[in-house]
Amino acid sequence: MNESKFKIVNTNLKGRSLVANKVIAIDEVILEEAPFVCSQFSWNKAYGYLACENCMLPLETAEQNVRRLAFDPSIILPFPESDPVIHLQQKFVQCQECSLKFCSTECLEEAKFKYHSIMCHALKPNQPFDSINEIWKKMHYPPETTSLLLILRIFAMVKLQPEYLNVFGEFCDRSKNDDLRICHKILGKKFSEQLSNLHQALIQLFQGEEILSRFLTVEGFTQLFTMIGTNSQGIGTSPFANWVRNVSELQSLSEKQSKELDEFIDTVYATFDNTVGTFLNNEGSGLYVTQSKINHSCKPNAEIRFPFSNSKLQVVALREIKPDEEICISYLDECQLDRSRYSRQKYLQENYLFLCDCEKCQEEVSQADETSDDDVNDGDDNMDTDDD
Ligand SMILES: C[S@@+](CC[C@H](N)C(=O)[O-])C[C@H]1O[C@@H](n2cnc3c(N)ncnc32)[C@H](O)[C@@H]1O
Repeated sequence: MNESKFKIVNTNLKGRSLVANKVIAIDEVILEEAPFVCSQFSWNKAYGYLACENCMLPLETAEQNVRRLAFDPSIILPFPESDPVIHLQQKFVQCQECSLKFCSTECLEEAKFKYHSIMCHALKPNQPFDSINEIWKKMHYPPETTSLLLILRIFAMVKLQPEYLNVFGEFCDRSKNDDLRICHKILGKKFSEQLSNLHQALIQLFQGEEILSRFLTVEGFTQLFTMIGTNSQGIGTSPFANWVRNVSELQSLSEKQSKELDEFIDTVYATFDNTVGTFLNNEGSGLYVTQSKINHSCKPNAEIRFPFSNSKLQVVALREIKPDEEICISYLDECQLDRSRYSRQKYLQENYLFLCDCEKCQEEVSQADETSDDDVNDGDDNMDTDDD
């Protein structure tokens, strides 16, 4: 399916781009892809968001999830049969060595083959990977944007199968100055000291690993960081959201039952607002070989979805796409997309190192260069990062 609907072309302005080969209908799946590598965020994991170590499928039932996030062990979820986790639970397994949890024997075997056979022992409390993860957690608080676990996983993959190094050539790279700018953004003001601590810890851990030496120089390490920052895709899975989607499609409910169900769901989300706020999902990030070649537009014609409730993504058309039209997604979330041209461009420039000149930015070219009110009200939290 992936090949025929689009081609990958190279342009001077944007580098590689995905371009439609034929008419793509609204809601049509353009591309389906599993990540080359993915990982849950460190704090997300530490706070008890339970996901398969390999594919991020939720490992809590929707009821367990709601009870945990609402801090209320008495909540009972109606229609438990609409919770996919209940039907998958019997397949969940633990690694015999380290006790980490996986959604199936197949996922555990895939993880062992790709990286887990190396990371297994070293991830135990107070063991080397775990200690580095603790350094990382002190540097990078929620909301998390990237993951050291992803880097550790990449190192383990390359050590196990050096040919994986070739795959990294698939992701777009930047110049040295750009690397430092992005690292600054990810780590905040004291980035140089923090980066150097992390870097030293990694050198100690991987000393003598010739195959990894290119990542262990300061330049190589910042470059890897930047490659991940500009190419990775956020992943979110939620057992409660899956349950909500399934019960919303139940045909057999009376009007009264539907109304009660809607009220129940609204109450749960209102409770979450007071307990965990927006931290509802199992969150992480991944690198996808083909999806990472899709450029940004502030008026995108496609979006990313996670319909399988794991790290396998779909790129879906938001409107009809004509042959030879570029397929674009938005690198900004919905809130950010509503902000001024100036704010959007500033964020994209700082995080993805390009000046956006999409259709929407062109339409708004006469707008004054002003930061959106929302940015100012938020203390510019999400869009401006001089002071992270
Ligand atoms: C995830 S990559 C997208 C694919 C990339 N063009 C490539 O060659 O691999 C993100 C990078 O693509 C470029 N890019 C994405 N959207 C763009 C746009 N609308 N205008 C110019 N460059 C863009 C930027 O260099 C950005 O850092």
